[in-house]
Amino acid sequence: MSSARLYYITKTLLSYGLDELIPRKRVPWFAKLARGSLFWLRNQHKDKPAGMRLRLALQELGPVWIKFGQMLSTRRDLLPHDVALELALLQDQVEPFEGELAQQLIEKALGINDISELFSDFSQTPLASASIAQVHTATLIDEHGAPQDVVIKVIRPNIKEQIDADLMLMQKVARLVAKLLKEAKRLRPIEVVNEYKKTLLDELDLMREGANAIQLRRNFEDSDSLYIPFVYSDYSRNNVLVMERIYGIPVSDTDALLAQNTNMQLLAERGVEVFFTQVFRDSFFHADMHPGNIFVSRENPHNPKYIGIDCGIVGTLNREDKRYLAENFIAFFNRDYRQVAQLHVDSGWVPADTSIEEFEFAIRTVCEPIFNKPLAEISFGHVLVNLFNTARRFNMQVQPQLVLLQKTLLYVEGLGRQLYPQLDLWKTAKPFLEDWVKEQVGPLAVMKKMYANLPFWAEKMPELPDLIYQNLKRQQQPVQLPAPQSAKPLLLSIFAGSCLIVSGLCYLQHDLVACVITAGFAIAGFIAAWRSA
Ligand SMILES: Nc1ncnc2c1ncn2[C@@H]1O[C@H](COP(=O)(O)OP(=O)(O)OP(=O)(O)O)[C@@H](O)[C@H]1O
Repeated sequence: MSSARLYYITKTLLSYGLDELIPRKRVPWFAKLARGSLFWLRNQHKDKPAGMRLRLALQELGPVWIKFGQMLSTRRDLLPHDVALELALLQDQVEPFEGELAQQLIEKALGINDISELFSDFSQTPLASASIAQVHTATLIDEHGAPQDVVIKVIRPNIKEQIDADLMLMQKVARLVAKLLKEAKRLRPIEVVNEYKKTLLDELDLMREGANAIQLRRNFEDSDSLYIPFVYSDYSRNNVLVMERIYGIPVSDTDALLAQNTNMQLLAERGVEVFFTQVFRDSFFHADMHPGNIFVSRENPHNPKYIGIDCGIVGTLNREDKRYLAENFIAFFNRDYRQVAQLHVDSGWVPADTSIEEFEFAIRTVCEPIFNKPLAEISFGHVLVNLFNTARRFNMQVQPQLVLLQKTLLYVEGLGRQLYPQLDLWKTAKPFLEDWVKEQVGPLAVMKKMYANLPFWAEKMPELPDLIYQNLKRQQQPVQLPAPQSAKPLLLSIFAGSCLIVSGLCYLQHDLVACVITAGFAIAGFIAAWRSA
């Protein structure tokens, strides 16, 4: 990092008095000495509250810090409410870079001499310009010779070096804060900055964004609720992404939506539906759902469809995470806090020696005020924020993917209520949660697991006759023969295993009756084998 940049960042942080946020008695002598030696850099904004000073400093430091502040503003679990509100005001207003330079970057990335070799009507004036990338419009002649309206997203030149340098300093600041601040254990500055670093570096790779968009598009191929623009992968590189241009209405433009008689209730409910489908069906969710990335199709306002862009940040969940969410939500909305506490202990999410009574009491204390409202007005996102905060106090490591989900949920709820203030989130979401839990524990779940194991059994099947033959043969040889009764469990297990395979095959053939009967034989066989072992 250049020393000039280091000096500039230090100067900005000090002139907004951010060092004063660390209690003086916790600052070691060498840090006090270093601060004293920079005596000409004084807090020039003493009259302003801490949150505002933080926002102004980040604004001045540029895109990497602004984006960091924007991310922090969604972490209501970490920041006081007033600071979070201040940070939400951060705008990344950055100057667009030269259109001609964008054109050169595209030509170089795609290995062409002139942009007109692939695109006609390339517009050097950007359609949009953000901190990391800039978007231009063009027309692409596709492989069938048809003209297609596209947008080309180009990463800003030299941004990587600037980001690397700023991130390095940010990590240093985080380490310092972790050492000096009493609240460091709760705020986890090092983890927060590392998470941010990962998100930011992911955003720099447009191939990754393209791949995410392709996956999401596939997941919602036949959906009435969500459309993801087509990505032209042949023309996409790490710093250039070419995709279908869409002409939807920005979701924040409520007037335009109302003007075309959009069914606002359905639109709001579909937002929740799309989110829960992504989470529970696909385990793959768009995690940058700010209003600038969501549009509504102009077609069929009575059957409104979202259009999602900017798939740079996605979240994925494993089965365990989904179980955590579904079971906790259901227990919460039944106001069964003991069950919530018990779930955390039984699943090993909190240490086994956690006192259920104490944990239950802590959850009740933070959640009862939330449930004091009608069910329709309750925020899932806030329930999660409170649950995570309580669980952390009881030594649970909340996984980053769950935090990402909680943030996205807050956005989705905010969006839904902005579109249709009476939106009943719980009514819309409950079927998703209950169906998922049922699927995990019911007979269907057993069938599914058997189905998943079928390839293994199919592979082992040809070996079965050999195994039976060898085993029987061994029994005929008195010297090697184990105790006579020991063959019974094996034979019974072979029988039960075969029934299980046949049952699986019946399931595949949709012959449920035969499937259940053979599954019954399999279970009986296993029980008999176990009892005679
Ligand atoms: N497929 C598209 N069709 C039409 N306009 C688009 C398309 N993709 C992007 N845009 C326009 O470009 C803007 C910026 O795009 P995008 O959000 O992908 O960039 P970004 O650099 O990630 O921005 P941000 O940091 O604000 O999320 C969008 O808000 C939208 O107005």
